[in-house]
Amino acid sequence: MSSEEVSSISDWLWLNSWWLLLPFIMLLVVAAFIVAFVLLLYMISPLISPKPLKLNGAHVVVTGGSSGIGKCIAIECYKHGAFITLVARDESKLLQAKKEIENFAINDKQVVLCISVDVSKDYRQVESVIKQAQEKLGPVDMLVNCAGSALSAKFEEVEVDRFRKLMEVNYLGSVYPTRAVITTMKERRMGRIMFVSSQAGQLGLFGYTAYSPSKFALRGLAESLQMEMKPYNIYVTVAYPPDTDTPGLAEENKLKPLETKLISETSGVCQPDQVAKIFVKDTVQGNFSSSVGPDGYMLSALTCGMSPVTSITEGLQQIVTMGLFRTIALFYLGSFDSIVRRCMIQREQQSRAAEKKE
Ligand SMILES: NC(=O)C1=CN([C@@H]2O[C@H](COP(=O)(O)OP(=O)(O)OC[C@H]3O[C@@H](n4cnc5c(N)ncnc54)[C@H](OP(=O)(O)O)[C@@H]3O)[C@@H](O)[C@H]2O)C=CC1
Ligand SMILES: CCCCCCCCCCCCCCCC(=O)[C@@H](N)CO
Repeated sequence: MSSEEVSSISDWLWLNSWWLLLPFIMLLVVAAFIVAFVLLLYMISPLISPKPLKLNGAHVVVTGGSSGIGKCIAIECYKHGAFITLVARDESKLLQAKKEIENFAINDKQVVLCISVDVSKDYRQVESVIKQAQEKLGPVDMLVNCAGSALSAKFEEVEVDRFRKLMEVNYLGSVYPTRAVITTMKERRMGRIMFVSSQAGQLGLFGYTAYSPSKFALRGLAESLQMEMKPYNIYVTVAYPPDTDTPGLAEENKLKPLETKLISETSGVCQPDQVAKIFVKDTVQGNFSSSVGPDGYMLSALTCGMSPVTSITEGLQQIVTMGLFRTIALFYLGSFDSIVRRCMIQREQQSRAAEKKE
């Protein structure tokens, strides 16, 4: 047999017996499908939406519920038939808010309970008042951590004490009530926890060196807590309000530097009842983040990082918009920098003019 003949026989075999490989090819295809399916399950599993919480008859605790955004959140829940516990320090403000909220009753069984306590000081005290509230109105279905305070001033003008105080009220004041309700929620395998952060908890701005960190901290707490609580069917929401027309904002505005005023104008001022409506809806649905308006939407998509997602559309929107929103953000940052520079030049000119007069 010549070598030419051998090669033509092997060619013939290769051309006509490729089907011998068919089982292997099929095995490979099946394996690829299994891998793809498992990957898909992994991608989809965090995207499964939770079942919405029924507010009718639910017990909702609102810290900071005697004023501003907290009061509007309490009203919104009450309008849906919830039982409310308001937590704040000042008793007369609490009673005033209770009266106001009771105007929105939808049945004659609904109750508004008031509790006076400082949420940021002594954990034992917070734990005991939550226990009292649970004895009266049943286990807490939804906790809204809204007690807080703001401060806007230049870094070197903030009293050193205020850095700790803001961390205490805005951060620890949210940890303590959460810690006090979580065991019962885990046992019941249900619950919602809202943390009221701020747009200033998504980006750092001129004037918020003491305030922003205390609001950023809530995001870290919320992400960690959500991962622990998801198997217990407890959902955590971080709300990011823009400037909102409340007594708290009026107080903050008294000291606000011009730079902060001009930068914040980008986002405008919202009404507390509208903000509250959005936050309650997102918390009931179990969405991880809740934002207001187009700026709020862009900021949340841009700063989503490793935060959990609760729907396929939310995940897809983040993937598609990330680059575009970063581009827009660079323009915003440029305009903020120029506001800060112009204010500095203006100040220097003013002080020089004042010196000349003297
Ligand atoms: N308004 C705004 O522009 C924005 C507000 N936010 C955040 O929203 C939340 C509510 O703000 P807003 O409605 O403006 O605030 P308000 O000042 O109007 O209300 C604050 C509420 O928190 C209570 N509170 C404050 N400190 C404590 C404490 N140590 N223990 C218990 N209760 C306390 C107050 O009652 P009392 O003083 O009687 O204790 C009051 O009920 C805050 O966390 C704020 O940082 C975020 C972004 C924008
Ligand atoms: C794509 C990128 C979009 C970027 C948009 C940026 C908008 C910045 C506006 C920030 C406003 C800060 C509000 C803080 C309110 C607050 O927490 C205090 N008022 C509390 O009292």
